Amino acid sequence: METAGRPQDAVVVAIDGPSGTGKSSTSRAVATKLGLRFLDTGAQYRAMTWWMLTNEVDVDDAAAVALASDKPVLVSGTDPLNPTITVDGVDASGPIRTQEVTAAVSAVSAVPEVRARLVELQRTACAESAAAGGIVVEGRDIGTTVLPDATLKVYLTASAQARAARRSGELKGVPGAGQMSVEATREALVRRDAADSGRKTSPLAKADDAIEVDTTELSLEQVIEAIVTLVDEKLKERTTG
Ligand SMILES: Nc1ncnc2c1ncn2[C@@H]1O[C@H](COP(=O)(O)OP(=O)(O)OP(=O)(O)O)[C@@H](O)[C@H]1O
Ligand SMILES: Nc1ccn([C@@H]2O[C@H](COP(=O)(O)O)[C@@H](O)[C@H]2O)c(=O)n1
Repeated sequence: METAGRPQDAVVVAIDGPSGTGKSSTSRAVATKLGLRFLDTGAQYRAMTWWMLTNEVDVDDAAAVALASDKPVLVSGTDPLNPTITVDGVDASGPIRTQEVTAAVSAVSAVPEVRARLVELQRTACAESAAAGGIVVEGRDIGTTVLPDATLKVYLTASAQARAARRSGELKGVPGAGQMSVEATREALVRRDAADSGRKTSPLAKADDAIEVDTTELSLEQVIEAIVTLVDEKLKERTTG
């Protein structure tokens, strides 16, 4: 039997949560440990936003964004050791991390036409990963909307203070990322989470059947181990019926 376009034995892990909770770092490491593919869906929304800014589309004009949303050609590489993202054939991995893109991405990702386009790409990546055994997909609406039949759904959380401290440490040394205090970083991520949670289409939300993991007091390695254990448990449940 097949579910949502994938063979039943492929492993699909959905990891959602607010900004800076560790979704990308954890998902990449879990995918590497389990030999699965990896998809950072936030990078796709950022790439779409970068294209809009580069092509002078007003990101606050939802109709203009909707009209342009089928124009950029976005390609995501799903090797967890070397995840890539290109826009119209150009490597976008650096430009999508600038503050300009971060400040604009919630407006672009709230546009239903943008979401419809990217959800299609995400489901295709998931279906294509089946041959490799499966995929870890991270974002805001993976468990609720993109892959409701995922093998395991995890919702990561952490205090805003911990997330801001992690994020501001990470931004040091990223060209174009700019320097922000921990307090300004905290305010920016809380504002972005509010916009992502408050939009009408597929808001940031925990799926009813997701397992919540609070990472505030956990090291990255502890979070990775916890999720690998949860995947193992799900797979054992599968074989024992
Ligand atoms: N449990 C943890 N303990 C300490 N640092 C962590 C932990 N998890 C992640 N980090 C660090 O926090 C920063 C943010 O992590 P990451 O980018 O994985 O979060 P994210 O949820 O994907 O963020 P965003 O949604 O904004 O893309 C990184 O520098 C990462 O190394
Ligand atoms: N499934 C998703 C993933 C992301 N977004 C939007 O993209 C922004 C950037 O995400 P990062 O993980 O790279 O920080 C995020 O703030 C959301 O606006 C989304 O809507 N759905």
